Amino acid sequence: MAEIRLKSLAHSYKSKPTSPDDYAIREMNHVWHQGGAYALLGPSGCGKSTLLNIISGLLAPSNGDVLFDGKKVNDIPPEERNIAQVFQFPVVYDSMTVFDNLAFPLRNMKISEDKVHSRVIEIAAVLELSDLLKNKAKNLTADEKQKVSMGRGLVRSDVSAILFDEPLTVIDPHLKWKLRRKLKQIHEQFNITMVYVTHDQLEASTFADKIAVMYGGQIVQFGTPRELFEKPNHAFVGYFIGSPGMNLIEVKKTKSGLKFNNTLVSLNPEMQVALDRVSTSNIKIGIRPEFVHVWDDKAEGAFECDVLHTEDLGTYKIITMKLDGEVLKVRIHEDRAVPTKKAYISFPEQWLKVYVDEYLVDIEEPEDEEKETV
Ligand SMILES: Nc1ncnc2c1ncn2[C@@H]1O[C@H](COP(=O)(O)OP(=O)(O)OP(=O)(O)O)[C@@H](O)[C@H]1O
Repeated sequence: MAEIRLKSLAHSYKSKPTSPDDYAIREMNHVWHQGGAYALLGPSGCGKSTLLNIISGLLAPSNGDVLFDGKKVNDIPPEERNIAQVFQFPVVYDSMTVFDNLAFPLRNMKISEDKVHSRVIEIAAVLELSDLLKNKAKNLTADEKQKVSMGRGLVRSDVSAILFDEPLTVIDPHLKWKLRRKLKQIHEQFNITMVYVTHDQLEASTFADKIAVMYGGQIVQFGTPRELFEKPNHAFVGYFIGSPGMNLIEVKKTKSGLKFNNTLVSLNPEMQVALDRVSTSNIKIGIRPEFVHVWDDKAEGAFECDVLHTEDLGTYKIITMKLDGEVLKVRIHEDRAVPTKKAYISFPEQWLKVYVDEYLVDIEEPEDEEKETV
């Protein structure tokens, strides 16, 4: 069992990094609590595998510390860290039976054959591999092999955490949901810290209680799927999470609100005051397609848009609109009539977000929530 703490951690693959761009992991502090089901979500190249390999000990970080339950493990080799890692491609010994594959880590630890037997039987049952125990691993399907890979991590009762690096990549789409559900069950049953790396938001939100979104070598937000959706802390989170992602428009600051082209978006006084202190020109407004208000008719204060096209996706529709030169996506319920040619929309204050240098300007009262600081 372990809490995994990353303290001032940074990593560059270059021997003499000179700029922040030379770092695959930019300095970060982060805590994965004992027993949590977490996802590490981000696009290709953002540093997910690098971070996982640092935690498991396959890679030594250039700076900072990795602590398990408060104990620094930087100098402890991977095999002594009690961390199991499941990779994209299953790691199994083809010539061995499923039983022997599952027994391998235990036999390495010189555990008595009686105990090996009972533990393998138990884990095989959890993973629904009991009927395959006598089969040679080479004859298994890709998802069965991946289950054996997971099983090899789970058999060891001393395992503190399991790290999954895109484990469902090679699995047939129709079996993915089954394995994901299995992982969730295993998490509930074994109370092990699990970190699941993926670039797929659906996989992340069905597995994890909390998701760390990574971008450019940094964790830009750590929150529940709902928090990431309703209050993206970074413009990238807005864009990356959601289908389609958040509408983001570059704007300029004025005394009476934020402006793009000839359109003025007014702000509440607190936001206006917060922006008065800002000197950068990198300001964006963001609103999710679900939260754009579509009026039935022309309405006072509403923005007039051209309707470009509509996609009917069954239970909802996505309308593409043009507002003063900016293309916006708007999501409406299937029962709503689709405006033709012209539409009138507004941005409810609660859902209109402002990003300065890509980070959210947060003027809400902070909630009493646990702070993930080191
Ligand atoms: N062994 C290496 N040597 C040099 N650069 C590397 C090495 N491994 C990764 N990188 C670079 O570090 C950055 C982060 O890569 P990493 O593989 O950690 O990202 P990722 O988010 O896991 O991507 P993917 O989802 O494609 O695996 C990328 O710019 C990558 O090119």
